[in-house]
Amino acid sequence: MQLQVENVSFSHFRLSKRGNTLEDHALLRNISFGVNQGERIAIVGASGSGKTTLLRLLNRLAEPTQGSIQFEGKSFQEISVTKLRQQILFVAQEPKLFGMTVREALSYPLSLRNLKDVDRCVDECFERIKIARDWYDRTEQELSTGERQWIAIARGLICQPAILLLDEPTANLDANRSELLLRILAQVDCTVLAVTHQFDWAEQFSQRVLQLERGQLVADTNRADWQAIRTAIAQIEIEEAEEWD
Ligand SMILES: Nc1ncnc2c1ncn2[C@@H]1O[C@H](COP(=O)(O)OP(=O)(O)OP(=O)(O)O)[C@@H](O)[C@H]1O
Repeated sequence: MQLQVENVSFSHFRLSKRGNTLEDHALLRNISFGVNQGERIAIVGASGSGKTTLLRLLNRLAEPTQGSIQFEGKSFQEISVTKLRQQILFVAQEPKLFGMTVREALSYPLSLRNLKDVDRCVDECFERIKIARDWYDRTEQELSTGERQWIAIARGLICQPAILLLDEPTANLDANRSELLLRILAQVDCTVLAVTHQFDWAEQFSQRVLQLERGQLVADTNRADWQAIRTAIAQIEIEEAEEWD
């Protein structure tokens, strides 16, 4: 297994309703699954079910309160955070370019790795990911949310990690880019785990689906069971909407 998640739970403390004690609030409970190299996995579930929290644990942006995670047979604790994040790369839902231009944002991670041919790699990436020339010198403020998301995905891909974690990668993309992303992901060597609410996209992207419900992994299935998963999530969303009414 390339990645092994074993009995992982994550909780945080919050004030009780009375405000006089701290109580343990579980966001993920006893999650276990393994990932083989090259797999394409969709992570689905209703809002607040813990999908982003799970990706954050896989990138060590948070630490499990129980259980363990291993990458290529080594416990996360044995790998430096910097090295781990070069191998397992997280593309956030609301990416930041930290004041860099598009070209700088793509060049920077490559320069950190002392790559010699950074300019050529970036040009190839622009070509492959179809980034228009007039974007090169734009900063975050000069990009729309969808354009920013596209650059963040490009930055993830250019780094060629072993595992790419995508948090709702198509949330702000137009149909053409969502489609192009599918084609690009079908060609890359790395393992990809993508959180998504877009079932049609997920169905084309993934071979396997993990479904979270209120912090628990309730299904780990292949694509054949998609219809059951769609129906289950639709039902949860109806129940939650009724709770709000
Ligand atoms: N650091 C934190 N402190 C407190 N609560 C948190 C923290 N991170 C997440 N949560 C809560 O944990 C729950 C799960 O959040 P998470 O973002 O993982 O859900 P999600 O499934 O990705 O949701 P969505 O589909 O809406 O993005 C939510 O109720 C959220 O408010």
